[in-house]
Amino acid sequence: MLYGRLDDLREQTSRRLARVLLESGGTPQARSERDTATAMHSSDLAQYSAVENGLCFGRLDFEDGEHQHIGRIGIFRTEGDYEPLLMDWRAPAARPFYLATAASPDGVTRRRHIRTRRRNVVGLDDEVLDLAQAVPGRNEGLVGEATLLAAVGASRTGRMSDIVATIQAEQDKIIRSELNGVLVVQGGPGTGKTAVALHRAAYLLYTHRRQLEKRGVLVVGPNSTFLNYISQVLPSLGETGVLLNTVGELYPGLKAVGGEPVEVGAVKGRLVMADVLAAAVRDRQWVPRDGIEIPHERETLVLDRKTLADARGRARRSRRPHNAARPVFEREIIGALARLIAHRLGAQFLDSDDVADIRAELREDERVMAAIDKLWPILTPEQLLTDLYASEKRLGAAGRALSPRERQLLRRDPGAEWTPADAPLLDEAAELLGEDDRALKAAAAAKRRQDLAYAQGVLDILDLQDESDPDVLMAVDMLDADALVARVAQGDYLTAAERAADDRTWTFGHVIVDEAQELSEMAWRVLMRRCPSRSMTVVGDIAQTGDLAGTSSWGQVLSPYVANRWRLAELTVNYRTPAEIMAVATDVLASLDPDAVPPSSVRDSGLPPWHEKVAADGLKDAVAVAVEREVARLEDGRLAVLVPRSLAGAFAVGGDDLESPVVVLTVGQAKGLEFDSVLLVEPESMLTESPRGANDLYVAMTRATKRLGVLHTGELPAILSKLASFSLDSE
Ligand SMILES: Nc1ncnc2c1ncn2[C@@H]1O[C@H](COP(=O)(O)OP(=O)(O)OP(=O)(O)O)[C@@H](O)[C@H]1O
Repeated sequence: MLYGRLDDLREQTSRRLARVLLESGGTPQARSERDTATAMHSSDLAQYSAVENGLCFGRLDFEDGEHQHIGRIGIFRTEGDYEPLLMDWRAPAARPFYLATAASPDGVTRRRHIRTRRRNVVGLDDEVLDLAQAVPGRNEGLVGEATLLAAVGASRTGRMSDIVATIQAEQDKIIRSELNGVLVVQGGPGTGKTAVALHRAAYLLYTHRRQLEKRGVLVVGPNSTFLNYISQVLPSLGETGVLLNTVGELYPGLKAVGGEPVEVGAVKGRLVMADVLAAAVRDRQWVPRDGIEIPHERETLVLDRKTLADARGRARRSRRPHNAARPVFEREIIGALARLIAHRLGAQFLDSDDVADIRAELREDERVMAAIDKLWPILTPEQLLTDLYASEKRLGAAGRALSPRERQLLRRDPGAEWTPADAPLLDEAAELLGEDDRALKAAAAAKRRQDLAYAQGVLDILDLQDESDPDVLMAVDMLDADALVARVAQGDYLTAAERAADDRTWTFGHVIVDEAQELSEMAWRVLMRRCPSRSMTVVGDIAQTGDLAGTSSWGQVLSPYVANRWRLAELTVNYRTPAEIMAVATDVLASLDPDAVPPSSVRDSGLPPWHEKVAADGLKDAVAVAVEREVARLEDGRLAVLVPRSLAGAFAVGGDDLESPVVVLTVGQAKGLEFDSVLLVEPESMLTESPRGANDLYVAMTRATKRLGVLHTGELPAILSKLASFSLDSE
């Protein structure tokens, strides 16, 4: 019945869309209304297709004999009372599906999980919420245990799936936490932080649609492989208007594909770089010690140091960004030069028109403008940063807050690719410089003049058609050309996410940051600029920080922006890593922080993780053999070989096609991902190649949903001593 209703809705919407698309012509207002209708119907259609799988996944039976089905979207009866046939999982009335327990049933007598494949019901799991029948055990407190265990034990596909049917109570509270303020979700590996963050995006859009639709929601992830991995989740929840980006992509058009030593990234990520860049900009506002000689016509005009310094002072005091302050500087210099010329010609004989002519001539003189360009150049962020990195002198002048070694680390010749750590610096530079948007502004002004003329034309025609009955209110009585242009502009039917993607200065209604522990202080500055309302969800695990510029304290990164006004929620259950693997990973965690409490695994796999020592010159062959063996056992699952960075070349790391059965990745690339089986190569190198090596090893070990094997040529690191020795008949 529900699928029948879904088909009806789809058909009606397609028909409406076709009708709108067939219409043409009309007033600008009619066109704008059509655009809006097209966007709305298209988005509804996309939503109906997205929710096809698992449309309805639950049912609640209440004490009073009523029942309610729960699903991905709300579907209502079309006649009579418009009662919901299917309750959207985000609606308050659906909450007991996630929260009701035998101890606190909230009027629910039975919760049913319905499993479907295509349009067929393939399984039901019922929970009777009756204390007398409850069986206490390890997983006390889990909701819909059978369905949950089936979901977490299923083979992985290389794409993250939604958890809407099995959200657990501690997760539900976070998903539905209030919109405002900064919410930090701290949780160990596999506790569902990413899943919760994405479901929260869907929940917030549903609950605060009007508020959020205009400014949009941004989800920030660590790299494009990860974003690709999670990209299906929101569409499967019927939400297509969320922008998924890395911090680098928030700087439109930037391809940050370069690599660099981790220490360089660490320097670039420090907050002090904001001061360095500000100093680098000031350094480009040049006052030569001996003044400057500027050739003009047949003479040479000399501006002394004081005149230049005064002009610079005026421009700086305008408090505009560098490029926007340039006209002030230019006016001052042209004024000073004009005074020199006027003085020589005899100022008393000149009137204001003569002086204006002199100024105009000076402005048209290329040599004069070239001199001004040298003193106060218009700069792009790219140019500022390239010039800074390229010159020890510039680094010396701007980087007083850095040590000589740090300055040396930043040195780089022009032409190198931008790296991810450059992105926040380019963004900071763009703020300091201000956009050189003169061409854009001129084009926008021209377009507005055109639009106004067109709108006035439309209104004139409407006015002509007026049968001059003074009692009849006409369009022209209510609307002038300005208002009409504004209306048409509103009809622009790009979603907020689409508009935001191309706009560096866009500010979002809510920002969700995943793997937030990896962000540098400079990256936080970018995100805070994009979210002045500070309505944010920050999810991460400080025990997993691998980036040297990343954080080990939430308070430290957040305090410059919100002091201590942020709230913390914790997730404690690991849905990914089986208990056998977690037992070994816990020793690694303890080496990082003896007081850290690992998340408790929701299940055992019965498969002890193993290690195998192999000959130093036989590592590649041994890995190949192990891969073959694992693939044979995996059936349709996925395997990842995780190698230290130093072996990335030898093992041809790369290929971000997570849907292929075997991928080879470094730990950094595997962050946030998961695989049925993981082969971890040379843990000792992982531990030693970075000051955060133990964090990396912890991340690597917790990527597996079923099987973990470790291959090493040297001694096994002591913290892995709980691993069993590999033997062919150990399973
Ligand atoms: N309530 C749930 N029902 C079913 N599966 C769940 C649930 N919560 C989490 N999972 C599954 O557990 C796995 C881990 O989730 P997720 O990747 O969100 O964890 P994480 O905390 O972000 O991990 P990490 O810190 O290691 O990146 C995923 O496969 C996710 O689908």
